[in-house]
Amino acid sequence: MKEIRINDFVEQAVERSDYPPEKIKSILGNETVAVLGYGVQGRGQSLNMRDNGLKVIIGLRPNSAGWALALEDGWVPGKTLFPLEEAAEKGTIIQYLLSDAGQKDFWPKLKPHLTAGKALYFSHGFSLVYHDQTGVIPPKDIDVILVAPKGSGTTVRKHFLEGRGINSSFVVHQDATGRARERCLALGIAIGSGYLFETTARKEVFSDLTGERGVLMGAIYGLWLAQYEVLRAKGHSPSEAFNETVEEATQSLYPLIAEKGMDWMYANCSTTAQRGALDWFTKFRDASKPVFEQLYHSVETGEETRRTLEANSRPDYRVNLEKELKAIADSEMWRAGVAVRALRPERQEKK
Ligand SMILES: NC(=O)c1ccc[n+]([C@@H]2O[C@H](COP(=O)([O-])OP(=O)(O)OC[C@H]3O[C@@H](n4cnc5c(N)ncnc54)[C@H](O)[C@@H]3O)[C@@H](O)[C@H]2O)c1
Ligand SMILES: CC(C)(O)[C@@H](O)C(=O)O
Ligand SMILES: [Mg+2]
Ligand SMILES: [Mg+2]
Repeated sequence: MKEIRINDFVEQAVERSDYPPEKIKSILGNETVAVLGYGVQGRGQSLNMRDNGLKVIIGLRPNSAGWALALEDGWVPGKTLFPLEEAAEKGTIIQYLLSDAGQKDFWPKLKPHLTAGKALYFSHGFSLVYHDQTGVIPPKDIDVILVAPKGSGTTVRKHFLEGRGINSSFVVHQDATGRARERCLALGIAIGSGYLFETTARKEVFSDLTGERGVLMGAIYGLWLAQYEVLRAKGHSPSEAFNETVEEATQSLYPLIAEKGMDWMYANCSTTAQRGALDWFTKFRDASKPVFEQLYHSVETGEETRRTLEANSRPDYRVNLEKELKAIADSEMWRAGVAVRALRPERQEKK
């Protein structure tokens, strides 16, 4: 365990070295981990746990797209792959990794299988915290734990295969057996986390919903689009506008931030760029801060989850999402992206 100390704020980081394979085996060796759902998290977490030697089974709707993918990944019907309720019945730890709307929908069918001593695991505080909207109130005689990777399930798997990790937060929400904490931390490392930091379900879901709607996904696209549109309106070519907005960010400057921070990225740009960025960042901060405040408020009041549940519970939610994603893919900016990425030398050499 290592301390993260920033001014007076001290946090503990649980690392892989705190939970070596023998320790994970002694904690989880007699458990059957039933992963319900095979979206990006279900897939990434279950494959990492299987590779780490845990007894893992998958629960899915038969004949679904997830079922076909699970077969491709080597899960065997009747042995390690079951319909949802059968897997829930067999599991001693149930990793509830259906979509957040799916968790609300399936809850009445899951509840009878949550018998005394089992553990119910989430990767998001959504269902628990907004229980007035989801109806998810676990029985008192089970452990309720949460490990939320701070990244896509796709990178949870990719980094694991590369010997790297994605950091995760963890929550011990309810300890009925006295083993909730060790179950939670052993699972957190077994799914491939880099390190784990402790939070509450409320803090996890508030920060997660803010981050993905904000800087990680929503705000970054809005900001990029605004700059791209201005450059195009001023007569710059799609390729120039895309390079100056996205390609340079992802290929050159963001890796420098990842390596050693914002000041390091700035230090590796011209004094002209440094002067300009240092003069302008406060204007962008001041312009966007009210929007972030509005966003956090919308999360806190339950408006975000209400809209998400309403949209993602419709039978045609997939079709509608795909239409919206296709509109992005078909827009000029991202068609420029396809052309620019295809010209990367390393992609051409692969052809
Ligand atoms: N996507 C990520 O990388 C990520 C990262 C951290 C946490 N999370 C959290 O992990 C959990 C799983 O997220 P995800 O992105 O892997 O899943 P997802 O939202 O893609 O949904 C997973 C699967 O749930 C199934 N499903 C939906 N409705 C269902 C229903 N009514 N009955 C049965 N199955 C149903 C779908 O087939 C879908 O493939 C969520 O709580 C999410 O917030 C996700
Ligand atoms: C990967 C994200 C954005 O961090 C996650 O929160 C999600 O909901 O998919
Ligand atoms: Mg999220
Ligand atoms: Mg997230």
